[in-house]
Amino acid sequence: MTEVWTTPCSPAPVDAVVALPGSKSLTARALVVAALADGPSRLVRPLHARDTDLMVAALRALGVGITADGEDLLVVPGVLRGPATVDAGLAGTVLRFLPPVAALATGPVHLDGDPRLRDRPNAGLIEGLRACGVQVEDGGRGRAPFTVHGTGSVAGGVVTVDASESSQVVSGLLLAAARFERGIDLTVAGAMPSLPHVEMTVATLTEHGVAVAETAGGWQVAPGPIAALDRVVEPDLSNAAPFLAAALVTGGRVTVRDWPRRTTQPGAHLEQLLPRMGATVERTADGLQVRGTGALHGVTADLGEIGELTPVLAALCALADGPSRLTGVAHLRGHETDRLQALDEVLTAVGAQVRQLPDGLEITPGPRRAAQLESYADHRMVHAAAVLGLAIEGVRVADPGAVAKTMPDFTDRWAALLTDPAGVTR
Ligand SMILES: O=C(O)C1=C[C@@H](OP(=O)(O)O)[C@@H](O)[C@H](O)C1
Ligand SMILES: C=C(OP(=O)(O)O)C(=O)O
Repeated sequence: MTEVWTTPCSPAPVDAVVALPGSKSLTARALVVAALADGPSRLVRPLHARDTDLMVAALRALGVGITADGEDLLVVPGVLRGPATVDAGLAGTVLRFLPPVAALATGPVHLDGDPRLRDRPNAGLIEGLRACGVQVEDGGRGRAPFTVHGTGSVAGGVVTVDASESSQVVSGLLLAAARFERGIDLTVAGAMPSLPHVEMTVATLTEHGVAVAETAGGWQVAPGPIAALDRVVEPDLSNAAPFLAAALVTGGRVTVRDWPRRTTQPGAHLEQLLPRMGATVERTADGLQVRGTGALHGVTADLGEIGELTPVLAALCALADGPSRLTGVAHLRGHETDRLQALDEVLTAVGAQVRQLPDGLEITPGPRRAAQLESYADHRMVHAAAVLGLAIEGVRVADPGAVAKTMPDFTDRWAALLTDPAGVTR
């Protein structure tokens, strides 16, 4: 039977300090680079959720030693080997970061995942791997399932990729490139979304001693060893979005603990975006504090660099005092679900008027009404529904378990936000 979550409605302002689990994107990168390094690495406070569990399982299947030490993960590189089968679930990070690692293995590696994974675009990565000299069998689909025929080495060199559908194509190739014979001299064709995520990749590699340089058209990675590194993973600032949004919706106050002073995470943009919607934002000794002022304004914003924040921001727009226009996010049609279509359906169901643009949404708030919404197997659609439910009594979500992708205990944390401010801990 389908589980249905009735999201809690908050008549009172929330007031909470929230500690959030580690970043999905940073954990995925740390695992991959540690797996290719010259010795063992420790990850402190990594994310433990479906996407990162799948990455751990995939790397183990290739011969990497990964063990838990309490909450930490210890990564011990080994000889990468096939044959192996990888379940990427619905994780874009596994879909795009694992194949370049598989290309370094000695044998075929077959990758598949959830039914929706087979719809997620991946021609850019597959063509990029082929340009690096790797044989990939994909039946001409440019998507999963496919088999990477690893031979133990990858030529690399001068490569042009189409990253218009996902920045992860670029990140995936860069992450493994120091282990390619010639490294990589990567030119990005077409407009690439999510630039901060590539900057995160470059920063991760640099921290591991890899020589990465930005060029006129992309990035170069020199061939060479990858230094092992122990690191503390930052909290996930994209998953902070619904919690911070709760302050705006209820006119309350939410602090996210351990907010990094400097970061490549796209969630950092919330510090500038939320004030445009009516919040006040302040860095306190605890972290980043967002206060609702009672006002919630619509916004016109290009979200091309921070696409994964769109569902929660769109939910805020539906509760605002005026219309919004969110653009730059055509690539969201290839995310966990077609997020522009899903947001259109969800926001319309609760009373907003929505117009889909080729690359975004126009949202005009309307008389609010209760509705049962779908999760679309998308963690961020559940977050968006939770934000709507704070202001609209009777919002329900079918299959809220989609949150397992990056925050398995999201619904408990959300309940604690309203009832037990001190209890919302890591
Ligand atoms: O590299 C990463 O960790 C990510 C890059 C972005 O992908 P796209 O460029 O496909 O949007 C982002 O949306 C995704 O959630 C995580
Ligand atoms: C797009 C997302 O995930 P993925 O890494 O699967 O692409 C996301 O988390 O918003």
